[in-house]
Amino acid sequence: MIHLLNISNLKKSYSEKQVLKGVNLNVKKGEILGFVGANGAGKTTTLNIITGMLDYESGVVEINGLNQTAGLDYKKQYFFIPDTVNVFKNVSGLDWIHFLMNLYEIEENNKLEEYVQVFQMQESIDKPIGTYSYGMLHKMSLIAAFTINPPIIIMDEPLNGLDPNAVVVFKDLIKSYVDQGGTVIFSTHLLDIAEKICTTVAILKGGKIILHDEIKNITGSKSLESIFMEA
Ligand SMILES: Nc1ncnc2c1ncn2[C@@H]1O[C@H](COP(=O)(O)OP(=O)(O)OP(=O)(O)O)[C@@H](O)[C@H]1O
Repeated sequence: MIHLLNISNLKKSYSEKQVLKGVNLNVKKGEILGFVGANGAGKTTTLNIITGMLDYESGVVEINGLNQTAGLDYKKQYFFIPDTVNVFKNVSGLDWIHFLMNLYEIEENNKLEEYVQVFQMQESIDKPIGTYSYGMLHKMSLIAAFTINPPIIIMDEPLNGLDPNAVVVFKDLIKSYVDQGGTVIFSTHLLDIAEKICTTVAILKGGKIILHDEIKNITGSKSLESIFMEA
């Protein structure tokens, strides 16, 4: 079976320290994967490698059968929301989203306006990005991600900074995005929320994926938090 995201034997070191020691992770179309692990386990490192922000020593990283040598064709397979959204401060959120839509060759569509409203960004989306709070930057990125509607949305700690209303919107939009053929991978420490949103979970420990399965198979009568603590 062809997986949407295929990571095989991925290795990465910073100076002398090997952080990823042969990560294997295959994500199927339609998964909402919660990527979890202790502080410093290497989640951000893995996501930054998948999204071409960071080099790696060896291994295979493919989305839809393409690797990073495919350039823009690879880039168009995903939308990445990093933990810290660092973008040009002197344009409005709306201009930034339009810029991204152009890059992904997405026609203007009424989804953009709909998502601006559900994330309650009507008042701010025309304001310069430099005036946004941390949570507003994440909301802007989520609006862009769902409007662009790529094969996979990859997010590093997307729940950080979101207010309770935005978390509910996030959950609903992820479900409908996946119902329409999308796939999601996101890292989080908020296991109670992950348990409610995700269909699968992968635990990174000791530089490897030690568990990747459907939430319902691994939790049973236990919470994801207790499974994580046992791992
Ligand atoms: N640029 C860097 N140079 C050296 N070491 C780094 C660098 N970036 C990360 N590391 C180290 O690599 C390890 C993995 O870091 P990473 O940020 O990927 O972990 P994480 O699982 O995302 O952690 P957290 O949950 O705390 O965000 C850590 O030990 C970290 O100190």
